[in-house]
Amino acid sequence: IENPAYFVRTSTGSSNGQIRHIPRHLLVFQRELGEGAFGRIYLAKYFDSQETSRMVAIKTLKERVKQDTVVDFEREAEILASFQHENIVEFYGVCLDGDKERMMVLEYMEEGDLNNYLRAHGPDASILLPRDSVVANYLSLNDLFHIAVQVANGMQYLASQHFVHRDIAARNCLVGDNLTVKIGDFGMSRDVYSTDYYQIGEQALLPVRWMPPESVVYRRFTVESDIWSFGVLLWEIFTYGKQPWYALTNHEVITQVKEARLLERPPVCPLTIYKTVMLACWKRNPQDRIPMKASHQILSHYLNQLKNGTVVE
Ligand SMILES: CC(C)(C)c1ccc(C(=O)Nc2cc(-c3ccccc3)nn2-c2ccccc2)cc1
Repeated sequence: IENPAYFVRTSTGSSNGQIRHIPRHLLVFQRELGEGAFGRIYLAKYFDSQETSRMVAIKTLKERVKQDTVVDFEREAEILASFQHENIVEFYGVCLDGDKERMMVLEYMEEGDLNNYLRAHGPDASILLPRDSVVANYLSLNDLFHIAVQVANGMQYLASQHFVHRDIAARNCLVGDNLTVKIGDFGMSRDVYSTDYYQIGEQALLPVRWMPPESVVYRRFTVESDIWSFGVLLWEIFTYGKQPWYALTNHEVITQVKEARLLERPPVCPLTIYKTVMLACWKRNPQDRIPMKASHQILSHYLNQLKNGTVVE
């Protein structure tokens, strides 16, 4: 497995080490959700108590994988289990007594990943979907802000845990019922969204369109580089899921990022939000980037103004 180095915790972290072991007989598989390079993802029903059950996503690790992949698996599970937040995908535990395949049991978010959701509920939907199934109602501006506020809340939590994600993007957020949005993924982005990644030399596949200059040039990933990526994720939200720099090749993007060219304001994005949040996430000097707490406050305040009709601009 290309070691998802961003699982390396930059701090001691609160990983309490106690990971719940879920017996195989409490899981009833329903269907396959997707397939990654290192295993498949399934939808299943988890009988988590005598009288209740819940739908879960099960990420399996292929049996014949190298030993260090297994170590990664255990380490990943430990780290995922250490996060508890309403905007972070919940990790229920692992199941190791199955037919030898290792499994992670995660929260199931029925609307899938945020990028796909934005595209299916925006102007591009008519291109993507057959004519008759065009979504009548695009996501409203309130909806877009509701999504942005939830992602910012999750990001603020990760920053408070000194966790460096290294691949913040709409494809790595999930959507549940009544527009619940959480940060989290099943490790399939490089398979499903391969054009979002670029191989620089011998390096791993990197999401260059979401990366700041210091990450592209020096491969330095920090909480501040995650803030830059959050700004790009906001751009994805307000463009209903367009690919950043869609007119450029990955190589051209690298040149642009080095020359500090910035993404333009999406038409539906209020000017004040573009200036006080997006551009503030894209400061060249990492230390000058707006902290996630401040972004969350600005976005929440604007959403409240939208709701009670007191929006100034
Ligand atoms: C937001 C939280 C903390 C919940 C989080 C943080 C990081 C990841 C993550 O890093 N995902 C991730 C990438 C790859 C990955 C696969 C192949 C190549 C390169 C990277 N695997 N996973 C993966 C592994 C096990 C369970 C689920 C996701 C997820 C959530």
